[in-house]
Amino acid sequence: MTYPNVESVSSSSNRLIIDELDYDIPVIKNDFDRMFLALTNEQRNIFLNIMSAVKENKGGVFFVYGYGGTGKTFLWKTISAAIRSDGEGRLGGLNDGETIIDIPDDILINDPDDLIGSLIKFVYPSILEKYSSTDYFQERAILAPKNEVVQEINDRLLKKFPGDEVEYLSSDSI
Ligand SMILES: Nc1ncnc2c1ncn2[C@@H]1O[C@H](COP(=O)(O)OP(=O)(O)OP(=O)(O)O)[C@@H](O)[C@H]1O
Repeated sequence: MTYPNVESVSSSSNRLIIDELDYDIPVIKNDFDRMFLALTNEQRNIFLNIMSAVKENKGGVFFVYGYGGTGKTFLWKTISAAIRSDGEGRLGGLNDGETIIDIPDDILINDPDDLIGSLIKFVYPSILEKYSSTDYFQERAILAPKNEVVQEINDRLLKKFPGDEVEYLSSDSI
């Protein structure tokens, strides 16, 4: 799903968006308390599962299904009220377009001068010992957004192999 353009949302004069963001937290908190107490055991279990993914910032895709009138919308309204009454503005509030994301050290490239070299070293360690192992190459890959980057990675990786480079041509039909 595409993300909305943050600027157009935050500076929006769109009444629907303004109404949507202008909710009364105490009222929603009351709605939440009432709905939460009314949840059936099944609804409550689903609610707790989804909310733990939200609170722990894990995210996820949940497919809630059931016959008509079994309470899916009610569950959704309870989840929505829980998030909106949370009060920390983590969801549903305006976004200034900036956020801080912690990237774990073990997947962070620390050498800003040679990004591709560092990436190759990280993904293909000890290549001189492993270059004849098919498993080694089946288990790893570097994804690149542009063909020219693919080309550069290929060239640099191939230079690491011992021996001369040989080009094999193939043909679909003769
Ligand atoms: N735990 C509950 N306590 C009280 N009322 C409930 C509860 N769950 C659902 N309801 C009520 O039951 C009715 C049907 O529920 P709801 O609209 O959520 O079902 P639905 O599964 O979304 O239905 P449909 O698939 O037809 O859209 C609604 O009036 C809703 O308020």
